[in-house]
Amino acid sequence: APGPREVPLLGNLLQFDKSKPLVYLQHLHDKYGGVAYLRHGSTPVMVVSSARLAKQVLKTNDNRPPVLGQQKLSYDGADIAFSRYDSHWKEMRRLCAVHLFSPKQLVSFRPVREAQVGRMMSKLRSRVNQPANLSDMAMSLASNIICGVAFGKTYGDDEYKKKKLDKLVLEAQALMVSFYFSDQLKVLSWLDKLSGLLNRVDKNFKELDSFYQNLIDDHLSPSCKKKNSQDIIDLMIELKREKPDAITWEHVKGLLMNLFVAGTDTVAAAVVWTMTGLMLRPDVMRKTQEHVREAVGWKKQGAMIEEDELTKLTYLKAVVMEGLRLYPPAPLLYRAEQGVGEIEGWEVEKGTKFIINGWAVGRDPEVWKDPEDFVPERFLNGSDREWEFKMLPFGGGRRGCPGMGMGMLAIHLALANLLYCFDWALPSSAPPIDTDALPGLTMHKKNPLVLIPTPYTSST
Ligand code: HEM
Repeated sequence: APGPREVPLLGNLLQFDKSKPLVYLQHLHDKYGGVAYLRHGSTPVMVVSSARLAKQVLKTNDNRPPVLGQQKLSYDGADIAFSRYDSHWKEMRRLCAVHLFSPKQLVSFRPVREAQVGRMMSKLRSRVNQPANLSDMAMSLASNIICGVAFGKTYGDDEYKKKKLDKLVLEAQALMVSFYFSDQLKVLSWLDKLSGLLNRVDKNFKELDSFYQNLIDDHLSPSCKKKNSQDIIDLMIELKREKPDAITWEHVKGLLMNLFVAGTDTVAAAVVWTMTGLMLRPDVMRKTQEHVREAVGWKKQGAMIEEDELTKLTYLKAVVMEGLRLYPPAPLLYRAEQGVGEIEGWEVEKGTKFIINGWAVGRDPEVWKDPEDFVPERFLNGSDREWEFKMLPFGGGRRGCPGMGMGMLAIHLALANLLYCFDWALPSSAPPIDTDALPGLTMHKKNPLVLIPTPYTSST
């Protein structure tokens, strides 16, 4: 298949600029089209950037390629996200679909989401007309929601334990997408030791493991107060009692890791990118705010939009979809070859790793008219299913994101309230808003989004 020339032993490794993966992948897309072929050490890699081919790969390959950092931090794939495609993954995924991400559970976590969005809004109200760092606030919101849902506890933003947890999760994410010589060429594994990378993985793993273990111990302790609602650890403990052979503590801890790693900063990034998209298009911002304010009607000072009002906000839903199309929080998807023949007539070599560029898929000109423009109207007619595989913010196929419902509710509730209660402006001294991104498992806006909120009153 077409692709850049490789050097012996290392393949194309040296061409890959890890600090700007999307720029490099975009370059491959421009030069080679929907599919480009590379080699990372001895591993064949296929980079897929068109909607049509992405669908083909996602429908036929459900395995994840092994990455040393991911294996270690997921208790050797005892989780869902980094597990191989096997009977364990199928069982965990099924259990989660039935017990953790079911519509009933989603509703049961509503008070957590409303309380945390309420907290963010009070914070903003206490400091109106001053610059607010929305990137920090969205991160804190998302991480408090996951803490509430996963173990029924929220921390103050400045609490030592919370800061430590956030730091450990960020470090874990960086280690999960780090480059390991061991994954490419076994004989070079000593380089990972020498660079200190293996030590960092070990240290991060031990600290996170003891954090999860303490949470579990707290939940098991007889002094643990009976609460009215169950959090995810309660649910997992109950499941473990019912099926002691099928569920181990490593499974429980692996799942907790997934919630933090997959469910926290993706939600934060989606809120920040959508606000960024709206700030870049003041006309769409105005339309969205008018729509939300009209649909919800007047509320007394300090009252929030609640979750059952979200169904009225059809235009906001289209805005969120458009934000996710242009700025997918996790733009790159990974799959490993599963013995399925060919792509575009090119034979897929055994052991091939697929990198699917969701960012490019959401901009595929074969699917999207004026793909670079922020036009929510394109989502106003048509069902959600229609967009399946045409944009990939939640991945696709059997390995697609199981937390989509939970994530979408949090994003909609946060944005509805931010857009209803305040008008937003750039601080006068600030440079224009840009869309530069940071590399990583989740694509964050590089420069924090700092905006000034002015309270909306019905006369403005
Ligand atoms: C806006 C929010 C979110 C976005 C954009 C997002 C995106 C993604 C993406 C792109 C994947 C990879 C899918 C694939 O490879 O096809 C994924 C997987 C996953 N996500 Fe999410 N996610 C979000 C929220 C959440 C939440 C809130 C949770 C849990 C509470 C969650 C849990 C997971 C898990 C467990 C996986 C692994 C699935 C598997 O490998 O079988 N995600 N997510």
